[in-house]
Amino acid sequence: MVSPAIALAFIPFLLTLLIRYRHYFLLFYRAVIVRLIQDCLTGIPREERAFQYVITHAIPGDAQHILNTFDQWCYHCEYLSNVGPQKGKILERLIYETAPLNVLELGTYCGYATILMAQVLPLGARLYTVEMDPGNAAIAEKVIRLAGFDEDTVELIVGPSEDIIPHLKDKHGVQKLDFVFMDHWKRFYLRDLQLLEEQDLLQEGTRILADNVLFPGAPHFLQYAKSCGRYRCKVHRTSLEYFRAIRDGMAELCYTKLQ
Ligand SMILES: C[S@@+](CC[C@H](N)C(=O)[O-])C[C@H]1O[C@@H](n2cnc3c(N)ncnc32)[C@H](O)[C@@H]1O
Ligand SMILES: [Mg+2]
Repeated sequence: MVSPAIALAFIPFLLTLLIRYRHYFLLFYRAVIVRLIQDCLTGIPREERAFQYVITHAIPGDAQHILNTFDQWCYHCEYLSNVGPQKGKILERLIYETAPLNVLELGTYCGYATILMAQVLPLGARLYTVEMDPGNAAIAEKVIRLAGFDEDTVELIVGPSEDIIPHLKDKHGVQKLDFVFMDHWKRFYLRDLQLLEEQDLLQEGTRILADNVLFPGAPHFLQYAKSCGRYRCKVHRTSLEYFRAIRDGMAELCYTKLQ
């Protein structure tokens, strides 16, 4: 039995913890607790709830309006791990500046970043987006088509990246990639970057933008990118999607054979 004196001594310690990490507790509450409660109450998965909101509030064919509607839901209802509006601007600007013709996204989720990229792609470009969760992929497919992008512009590939990347050339006709957006589980970033290298899918100047390299973080990926000599690497410091108080970053890599 813990004595009341010891229990009392812990209160300031717990309070300090709560105050210092309040943003992370809030994230946990919004992303996990609220989700569990709403899942039980509605019997509908969170991503489907978000889609139902989008389909009833967004203007079909207007990608920017669909993105704004997702953002509204994420700020006012529940949390989704979309790239979000702030980091979305970095992604959008890079796509705009590099005008890539062959783009790969790893981790489609609900299709938020997919339509964000698709709306600034140059004419004739093709975006391949890979999602391993069939439920998320079904929602993304509806979101992508709702935004007005056809299968010639955006191809959604369902399956784990480790199975898909080795067959991008033979099954999907991809020769080289100009731009890769990595936003799947962080522990796969390094493995999949090396898979892209092995499969000879990268070329001089290919840009790779990797999300969440500071939170939750991808330290091995960052270390490799900075030290292997094949990439020029910079980290855009920003904040976590829909949580300004939590620091995060996006790593921008530029592949070069010359270094
Ligand atoms: C953070 S979400 C992606 C968000 C999305 N890029 C956006 O900004 O709208 C991560 C997604 O990656 C998917 N995923 C995780 N590991 C994967 C893998 N190895 N292959 C394909 N998809 C994966 C998850 O199922 C999840 O839907
Ligand atoms: Mg992300």
